Amino acid sequence: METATSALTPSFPVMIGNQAESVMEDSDAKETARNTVGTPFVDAPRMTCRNVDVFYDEKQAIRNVSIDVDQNEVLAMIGPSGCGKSTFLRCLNRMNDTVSSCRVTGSILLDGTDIYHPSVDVVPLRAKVGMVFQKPNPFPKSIYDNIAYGPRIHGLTQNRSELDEIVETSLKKAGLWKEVRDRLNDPGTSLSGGQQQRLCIARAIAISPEVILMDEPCSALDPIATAIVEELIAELRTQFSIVVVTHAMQQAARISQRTAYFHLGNLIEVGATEKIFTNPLHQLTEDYITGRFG
Ligand SMILES: Nc1ncnc2c1ncn2[C@@H]1O[C@H](COP(=O)(O)OP(=O)(O)OP(=O)(O)O)[C@@H](O)[C@H]1O
Repeated sequence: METATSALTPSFPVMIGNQAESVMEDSDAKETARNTVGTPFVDAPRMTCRNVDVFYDEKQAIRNVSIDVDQNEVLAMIGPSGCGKSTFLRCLNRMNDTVSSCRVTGSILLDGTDIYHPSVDVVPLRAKVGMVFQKPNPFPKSIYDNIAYGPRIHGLTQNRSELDEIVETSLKKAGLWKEVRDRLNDPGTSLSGGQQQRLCIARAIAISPEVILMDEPCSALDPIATAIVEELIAELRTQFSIVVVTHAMQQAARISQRTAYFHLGNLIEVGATEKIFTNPLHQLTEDYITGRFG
């Protein structure tokens, strides 16, 4: 599929880290990922992760994980604390580059492009694969400028009216426009926690992402704000792929189409969310969702 990601790098996949060989055939990757049960792979993936290992110095946090991110899906990642969910999520837009002890090997492609290729500029990559964090983190700027900042630095607009349009459209998509249209010059930090999180989602949307990563996006919100953000995530799926880490299994059940269960750095099972929560294949998944541990 021809997308703006072709601007990231030449469109040939290569292995990352110390693995010098060219990318392995998909069938080989599936074979080596045989320990994951269920349906980690899809027909027309937006992101393709194969044999991903992550180390913090000598300590291995992710072990040979292979999984696809589908188009227009919410993929939930669940598992006990410390199992590596956030570490894996952060590989998907190279946020782990900011951790000096962190080393990633394997292959991660966005629309067929290796995001770890040395020629990839992480700034446009992180626009294509946006991120929303646990705690809302608006810039210390006005509501308008929180949204306008990304389009300005990425040169997405020619003039003020185009910028105004992106700000309005992004806030509408994030379900925030009606609440803020009369106070666009107020600081982003003057909004409630739930509104701030929707502002951060609008900020990610404004730079035309393809995938949005969310790391426990509702854990700092009250139940009403959580419900609004969950509804928003469900709507956003029609335009984006969303990968969400959550501790709340009921949230995963409410908002996702597929769920991935991690345990001690291993990807144990991936499947349709309903199946994972009603009839999982793996004993470890069952033990977790029935509350036997975790
Ligand atoms: N910056 C870091 N330096 C060293 N080790 C780290 C770092 N970040 C995470 N780890 C370790 O990697 C492992 C996976 O951590 P990670 O935060 O990815 O798990 P998680 O499943 O997201 O946990 P939680 O649900 O508690 O947020 C843990 O053992 C953790 O201690």
